[in-house]
Amino acid sequence: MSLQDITKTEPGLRGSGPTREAFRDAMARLGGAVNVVTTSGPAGQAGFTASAVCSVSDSPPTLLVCLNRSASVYDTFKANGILCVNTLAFGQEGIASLFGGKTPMADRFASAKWTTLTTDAPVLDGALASFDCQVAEIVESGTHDVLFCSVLAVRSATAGHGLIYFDRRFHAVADQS
Ligand SMILES: NC(=O)c1ccc[n+]([C@@H]2O[C@H](COP(=O)([O-])OP(=O)(O)OC[C@H]3O[C@@H](n4cnc5c(N)ncnc54)[C@H](O)[C@@H]3O)[C@@H](O)[C@H]2O)c1
Ligand SMILES: Cc1cc2c(cc1C)N(C[C@H](O)[C@H](O)[C@H](O)COP(=O)(O)O)c1[nH]c(=O)[nH]c(=O)c1N2
Repeated sequence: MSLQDITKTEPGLRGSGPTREAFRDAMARLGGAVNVVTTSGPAGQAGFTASAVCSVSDSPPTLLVCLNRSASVYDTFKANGILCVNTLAFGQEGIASLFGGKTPMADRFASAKWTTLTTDAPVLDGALASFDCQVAEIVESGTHDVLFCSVLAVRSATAGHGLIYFDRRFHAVADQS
């Protein structure tokens, strides 16, 4: 197969950019870790699956999470102001699918075991890493809010295979150690 067979180009009209579909098709080529982001507090308990999570700074420890303002969980996250990013391990794809939308919140949380660290946000048993955070700043961009989060506590697993979302499917990343 030549490179021409496996590539497609959609430059878009000047000023308008590619279509939403072309953008998503291209974004589907960016593999990323799969996280279940949770919150708990006066506004209630909620969680959603997120691939749009990124390290921002290690001093002070800061990460960002992009949350669609049309998500059912949006108001709960905004009101509670705290969250935990739980990075999933291979084998936790079922949890990713449950938290990926349309499932009642009680059923999402009933699918796994949870603890807490510093905040009340649920920390997932068996996650590769958990980042317990306070939301420090929110920046609106397009359909999403970018939540800049101060990391108050972390928990890391010492072993376990990684889980990547690539080409609209889950894949294992083997831990060779
Ligand atoms: N950043 C996001 O909000 C985001 C990321 C991944 C998946 N999803 C949602 O999960 C479902 C399945 O996604 P999929 O990857 O199998 O197929 P898809 O064709 O909907 O998305 C392909 C890729 O485009 C990006 N994307 C999708 N929806 C987006 C959005 N609303 N805003 C910004 N980027 C977006 C993501 O990188 C995604 O992996 C869809 O409903 C999708 O909207 C949302
Ligand atoms: C693999 C994968 C990755 C993501 C998502 C889905 C899936 C399957 N979703 C969508 C998000 O999980 C979903 O909209 C929420 O669960 C809210 O759904 P409800 O509005 O409660 O049905 C999502 N949403 C979001 O706002 N930011 C993100 O980074 C992601 N990433």
